[in-house]
Amino acid sequence: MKSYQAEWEELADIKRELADRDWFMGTSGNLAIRVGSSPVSFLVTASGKDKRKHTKEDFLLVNAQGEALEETQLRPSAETLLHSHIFNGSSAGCSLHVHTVANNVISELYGDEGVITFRNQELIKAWDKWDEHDSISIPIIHNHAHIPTLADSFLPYIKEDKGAVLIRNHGITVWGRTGFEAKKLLEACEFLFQYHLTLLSLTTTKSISKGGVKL
Ligand SMILES: CSC[C@@H](O)[C@@H](O)C(=O)COP(=O)(O)O
Ligand SMILES: [Zn+2]
Repeated sequence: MKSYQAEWEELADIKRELADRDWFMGTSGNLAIRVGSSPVSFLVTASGKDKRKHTKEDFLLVNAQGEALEETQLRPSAETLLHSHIFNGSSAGCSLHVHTVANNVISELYGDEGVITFRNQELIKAWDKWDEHDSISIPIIHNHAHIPTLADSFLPYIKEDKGAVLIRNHGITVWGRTGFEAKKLLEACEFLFQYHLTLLSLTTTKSISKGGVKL
């Protein structure tokens, strides 16, 4: 079996950085990095752990179906199937899932539309969108509790080696060709969400003030 020390260290570094941002509230979140392509194998976070803690049991190696490839007491993330779909359906090298207040509020605000679109924002260049009139759209899917059903509704959005999907009132899953790209896109998404929510709340405050209402 191929050694996966380098992939382990890369994912551990990403996990530390996301933990520093406090993006693993209440044991939420899961991360995965590709180890092999034919056949597909990847490291995924163990289920139910506090991902802010860093241990030798943080990740386990799984196959294309998300089944452990080595003898272990650890369970793969409950949401491993989404990572499996990404690695089976694209050439992505890394897939990251986090729950933040901003991504949950955005997913609820735009959940009925099923999409949020950003334009006139410098950070959409993280998606290689360089034209002034470019935009990026992030789909929002229903949070099916049954993971195979959730994975089925996630699958149609794996169109490229990089992408992002919001799961309504749950979180976001972002993937990229490398760990660097996946983290860049995740950070760009969270920046855009926080910007949008801040602007909305200030615009509302401004229009209420203009209407003469004292806050
Ligand atoms: C209690 S956190 C919510 C979990 O159900 C899930 O959405 C999650 O992100 C973490 O699950 P995990 O099985 O640890 O990978
Ligand atoms: Zn989750």
